[in-house]
Amino acid sequence: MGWSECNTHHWDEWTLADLVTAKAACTVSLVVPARNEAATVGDVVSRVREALVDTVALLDEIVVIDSDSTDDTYDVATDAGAVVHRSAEIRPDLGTEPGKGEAMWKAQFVTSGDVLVFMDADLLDWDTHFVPGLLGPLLTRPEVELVKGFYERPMGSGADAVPFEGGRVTELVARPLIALLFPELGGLHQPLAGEWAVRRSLFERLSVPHGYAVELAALVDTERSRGLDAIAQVDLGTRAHRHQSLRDLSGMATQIMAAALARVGAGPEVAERPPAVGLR
Ligand SMILES: O=c1ccn([C@@H]2O[C@H](COP(=O)(O)OP(=O)(O)O[C@H]3O[C@H](CO)[C@@H](O)[C@H](O)[C@H]3O)[C@@H](O)[C@H]2O)c(=O)[nH]1
Ligand SMILES: O=C(O)[C@H](O)COP(=O)(O)O
Repeated sequence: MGWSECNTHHWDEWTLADLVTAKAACTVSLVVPARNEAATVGDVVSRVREALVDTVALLDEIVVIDSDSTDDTYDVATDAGAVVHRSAEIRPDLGTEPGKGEAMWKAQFVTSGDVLVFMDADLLDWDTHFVPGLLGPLLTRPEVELVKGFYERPMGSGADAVPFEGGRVTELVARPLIALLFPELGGLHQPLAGEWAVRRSLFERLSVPHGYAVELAALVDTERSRGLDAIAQVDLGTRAHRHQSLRDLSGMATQIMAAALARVGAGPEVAERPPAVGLR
């Protein structure tokens, strides 16, 4: 059997009770990077807290990393029950950079979980099963070190949603780059998914681009250092988020292309955070 058959799961393969038992002494941190997400971060935090901290003890902490927000993200996330840190204030001795990857990298210094689950703060159509779904392979298969979510991605949400039209950077940039430069990763359905989970012992050994290339870089570097079978993917159903403008996505695409080219020894030098393992 190929990688896909062995490493593609569906979120309902495990019950919450199965996962709480499998978790045993392992600790899990949910990390939500958020930049100006006051409209949605409260819903993300409060629903996950009610389902997976208060009702069932699957998560040990919910940590929002406020990534230079200029709105009420910090207060909304705090009121919803998260521990909130401003990215720029974490380890000031290490300086600060703008970007999502920076927020995720800094999270390593303010969380304690053996496993980190990342989830975007701008989710509109989603459910709390995303978290146990991502944990399933990590808690039940010791050889798995990184789990990507995948889903059907509509363009828009609710009644206006157009099925299967979301993921413009995924389809026009990430997937072509993977096909050309990293074909071994071609079985991953959503390589840019912001919903993914990773063992700390792996994440702390990865270089992390400051911005939006964090996901693609993590996949490429994990495959190279641990092998493809350290990666699994889980079908989480459907997910809708706040769409960025095409012009803003151009910046994301540039960052992803630069990190991909750097990994094959081409293109300009890309500034990245070094592995955190030596810095803790
Ligand atoms: O400087 C930033 C920018 C974004 N975010 C947060 O990161 C998450 C995702 O950002 P978003 O701008 O919504 O990205 P998407 O358009 O959703 O991009 C997709 O593709 C990106 C590239 O792989 C991934 O990083 C995203 O998680 C994935 O959802 C959200 O919670 C943001 O608030 C930060 O914390 N800091
Ligand atoms: O993941 C992506 O490709 C980008 O976040 C863009 O997604 P969208 O086209 O659904 O806005």
